[in-house]
Amino acid sequence: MDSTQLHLPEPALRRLPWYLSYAKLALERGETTVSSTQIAKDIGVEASMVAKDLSYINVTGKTRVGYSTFTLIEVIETFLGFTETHKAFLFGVGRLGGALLQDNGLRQFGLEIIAAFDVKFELAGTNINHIPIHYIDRMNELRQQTGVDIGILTVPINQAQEVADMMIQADFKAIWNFTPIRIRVPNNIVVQNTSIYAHLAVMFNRLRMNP
Ligand SMILES: NC(=O)c1ccc[n+]([C@@H]2O[C@H](COP(=O)([O-])OP(=O)(O)OC[C@H]3O[C@@H](n4cnc5c(N)ncnc54)[C@H](O)[C@@H]3O)[C@@H](O)[C@H]2O)c1
Repeated sequence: MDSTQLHLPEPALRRLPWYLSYAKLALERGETTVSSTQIAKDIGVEASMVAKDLSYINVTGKTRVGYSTFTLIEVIETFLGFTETHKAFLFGVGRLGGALLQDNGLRQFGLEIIAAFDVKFELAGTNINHIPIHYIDRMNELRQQTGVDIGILTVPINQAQEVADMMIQADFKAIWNFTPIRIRVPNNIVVQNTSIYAHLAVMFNRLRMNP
């Protein structure tokens, strides 16, 4: 990775998966090249923005031809880390945790959940989508065996910090936090908060502006 890649602004980073999805669809349609104008039109952003975003990751198109679809997919996937598989543990196999275990799409984005943990005895020894579920007290042992250092947090709100602390103790490097709690972690741990509800407020607001 060169120095320009390190400075990719976060909004551009968030747009890259859209470009990737577009390029994958284009490839399915048999299109071996795509232009920034086509991508921009499809996604609803300016073509100059697409070109600029892609220049950050050193993808340059040919005038009047565009980008090679293969190259575009390869470079974006590599840049986003989707070609590597990051293994993760999931904590809390309830409605949301269970749905995430069922989601095969995560693998395409480079995340493989290899085990899940819960405090319900009846779940231990079962599996969802071939992913084994263990009683929570087996976490440390399995963490040592597998070296997994990403945890997905889908426990109830009142358990969020406690389970996060357990991950911190076990030397996890990243927590994908689905709980609405702002968990407290040391600076060296990456936390990504994700909420489908956060986007609802944005949608309602845009609806108000756009009656
Ligand atoms: N980010 C989002 O968009 C989003 C959407 C829905 C729910 N949530 C949040 O996700 C969390 C889970 O929601 P849900 O509806 O799946 O709840 P749920 O009650 O169906 O599931 C929670 C599971 O966690 C388990 N659990 C409890 N304490 C635990 C512990 N210490 N260690 C391991 N497992 C433990 C429970 O036994 C249960 O199976 C909640 O915090 C909720 O607010 C977030």
